[in-house]
Amino acid sequence: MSFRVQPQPPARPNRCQLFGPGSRPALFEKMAASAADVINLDLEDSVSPDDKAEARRNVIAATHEVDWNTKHLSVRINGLDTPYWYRDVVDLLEEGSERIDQIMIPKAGCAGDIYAVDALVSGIEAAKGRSKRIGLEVIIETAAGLAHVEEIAAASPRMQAMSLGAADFAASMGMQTTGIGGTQENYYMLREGQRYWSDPWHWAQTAIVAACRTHGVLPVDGPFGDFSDEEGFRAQARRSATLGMVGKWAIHPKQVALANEVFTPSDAAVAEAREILEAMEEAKRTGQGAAVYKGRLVDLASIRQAEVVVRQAEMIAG
Ligand SMILES: CC(=O)SCCNC(=O)CCNC(=O)[C@H](O)C(C)(C)COP(=O)(O)OP(=O)(O)OC[C@H]1O[C@@H](n2cnc3c(N)ncnc32)[C@H](O)[C@@H]1OP(=O)(O)O
Ligand SMILES: O=CC(=O)O
Ligand SMILES: [Mg+2]
Repeated sequence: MSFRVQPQPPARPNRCQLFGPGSRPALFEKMAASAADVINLDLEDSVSPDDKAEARRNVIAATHEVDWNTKHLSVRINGLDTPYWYRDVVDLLEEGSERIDQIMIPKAGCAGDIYAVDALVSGIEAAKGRSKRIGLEVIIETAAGLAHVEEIAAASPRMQAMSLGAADFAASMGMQTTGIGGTQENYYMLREGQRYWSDPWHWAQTAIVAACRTHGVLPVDGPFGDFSDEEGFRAQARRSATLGMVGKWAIHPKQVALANEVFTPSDAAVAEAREILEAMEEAKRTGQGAAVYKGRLVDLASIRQAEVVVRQAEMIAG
């Protein structure tokens, strides 16, 4: 380990973030009743320009009227290049209830974007005497966002989570696709006439995970647009989980159970992690740093790996 110890991210489950347009208040109670850990009420891209003001009012009302129970409640504001974002923040925090946990900043491009929202949030919190400190989460979904991913992760002590937004990311990068996440037909290698598909999101995901893990922020995989393709969602989510992400968005209620399934360590994985910890305890008792578990090497690093699984399972179990 470096002299600088890696900070832990917020200790709360973030397996699924369920989105719903602020302009469809009829969905709010259904979102609250879902099994998602995080709710994202959207003021941005699922709300048409004509509906922005009404969506903002709907969301503010919902912070007072809907029982969000234990959900982590987040509101996605509009981008900092729009005329809407400052009023989203001001009205939300001046008129919204203390139930709001977090603000999501879309299309974050540099640390200054987070600084600007942080400054506005800090001013309103102080002026209004709000008692709950608002957290921030961002979407990395532009070329600039990815180029500056580490400074964004480090931009504010309010930072809680960072998601990859595959749709806008593809647009910003000029990628030839209209798919939102998942396998891309033309992204393949050819060997002896056989096609082998690779993952065009992989490098962006690993950059996000590394930035997040360096600065104690939760790395999250964003939307998977084809909500009829359950196996496609699972495949994408499993890759993200393997890379170190802690959860994924749901843009339809069908996807909530899938995300929870993938991002909850299985009983078998937890049992194996505990056995590795026991094997290493035994090794330590006999003065060994390395041991054999089921015919394979385990050593002190295996303790840290196993602890990731056990910690995640215990946190989810509450
Ligand atoms: C690229 C990005 O930025 S992604 C993030 C922004 N996008 C969003 O927030 C979009 C979120 N999703 C949606 O708006 C909707 O799910 C849509 C438009 C995709 C589909 O909506 P519908 O056509 O109403 O879906 P569908 O008919 O399959 O809904 C089935 C049931 O789930 C409900 N439902 C639909 N979406 C949601 C949701 N997001 N949350 C909770 N419940 C929902 C419907 O009300 C319906 O309920 P019912 O059985 O009681 O009637
Ligand atoms: O906001 C999300 C995206 O994929 O774009
Ligand atoms: Mg987007």
